[in-house]
Amino acid sequence: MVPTPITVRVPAKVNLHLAVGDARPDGYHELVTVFQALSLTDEVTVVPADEPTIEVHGEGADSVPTGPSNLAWKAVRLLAERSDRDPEEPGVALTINKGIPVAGGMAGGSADAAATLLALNAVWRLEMGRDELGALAAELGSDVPFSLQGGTALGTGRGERLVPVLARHTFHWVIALDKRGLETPAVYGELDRLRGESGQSRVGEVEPLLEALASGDPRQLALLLGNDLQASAVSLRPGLRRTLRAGVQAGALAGIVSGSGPTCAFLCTDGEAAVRVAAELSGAGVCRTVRVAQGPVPGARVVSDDRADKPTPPQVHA
Ligand SMILES: C[C@@](CO)(OP(=O)(O)O)[C@H](O)COP(=O)(O)OP(=O)(O)OC[C@H]1O[C@@H](n2ccc(N)nc2=O)[C@H](O)[C@@H]1O
Ligand SMILES: Nc1ncnc2c1ncn2[C@@H]1O[C@H](COP(=O)(O)OP(=O)(O)O)[C@@H](O)[C@H]1O
Repeated sequence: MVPTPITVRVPAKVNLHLAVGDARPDGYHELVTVFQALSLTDEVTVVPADEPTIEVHGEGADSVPTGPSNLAWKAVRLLAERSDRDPEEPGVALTINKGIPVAGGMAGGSADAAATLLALNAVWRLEMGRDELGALAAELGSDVPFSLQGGTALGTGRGERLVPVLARHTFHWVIALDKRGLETPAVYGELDRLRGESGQSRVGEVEPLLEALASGDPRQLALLLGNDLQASAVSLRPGLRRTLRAGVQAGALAGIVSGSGPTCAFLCTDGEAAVRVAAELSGAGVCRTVRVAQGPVPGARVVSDDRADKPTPPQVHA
């Protein structure tokens, strides 16, 4: 019998609010963050195979490791161990199709790890619930549980403790991709350095942003977007200041660095405004590529049966 492949689609995220506390003894920072899942997606296909392999295609595939350091492969090993299989001979092959920018602050690696857990749960018929998979996800990385859950959520701890948040209506975003990525630990390290030097200002309380999400008014939300890592991402990549300015000049309500960057996310009034902003921003020559996206969207989900109706995200090339 030909083995049946399982394909999982999984979204990127943007942090609408990212308050970073001080570094903890374990090296992580205590966070209060609001994640939103966006319609930029990766797809991970898992198929039973004698030879364990991993293939990566699509957006930035060249800079994604295809060995044991791939976060999706770490997910295979972890789930193999926990289900009494040999992590060296897990008997599966992975194919990752990247639509999420690599090292862009949009949790692409985390997304692939979350997708792999969900796909393997089906391939190996483990019947683990979302809570059990969520606990494994947290072992793989701080952002992995959110990639599994999707929607809009308040994250605390390292970002792995999640509570869903009410977000009325769909928000429309323009995403500006940079030429090269930024490494998350370097951006946290730069924040510690800047705070030691000059005591960087911190984003305020999260409650007003939660109210804006519940109201569904993008103008209200735009005033409240905030990211403590933005200053350090801009310090490491000064050109981002120009990108952020250009998005607002192009008509976005507000722009923000996505997580640890360097991707910038611009909130727009509606879908038509987003297409206009994307076109103008792509002509401004401040970034590599521009995408239009919406949020919130669901977290990782099996799509083996509905590939035919996969939406093609609008793309504008700079
Ligand atoms: C900044 C954020 C915002 O959502 O995402 P990205 O923008 O990178 O996608 C996250 O905090 C990234 O989460 P994730 O990429 O899963 O990080 P992990 O693998 O758990 O940790 C990588 C490294 O980031 C730093 N780290 C991460 C999370 C945290 N709360 N404090 C930290 O200091 C640590 O240096 C850690 O060694
Ligand atoms: N499946 C994967 N997809 C993307 N990057 C991966 C993956 N596995 C490991 N990586 C590595 O993880 C690093 C962070 O990438 P990514 O998760 O896309 O960005 P970020 O942490 O900024 O959200 C990159 O340096 C990349 O080489």
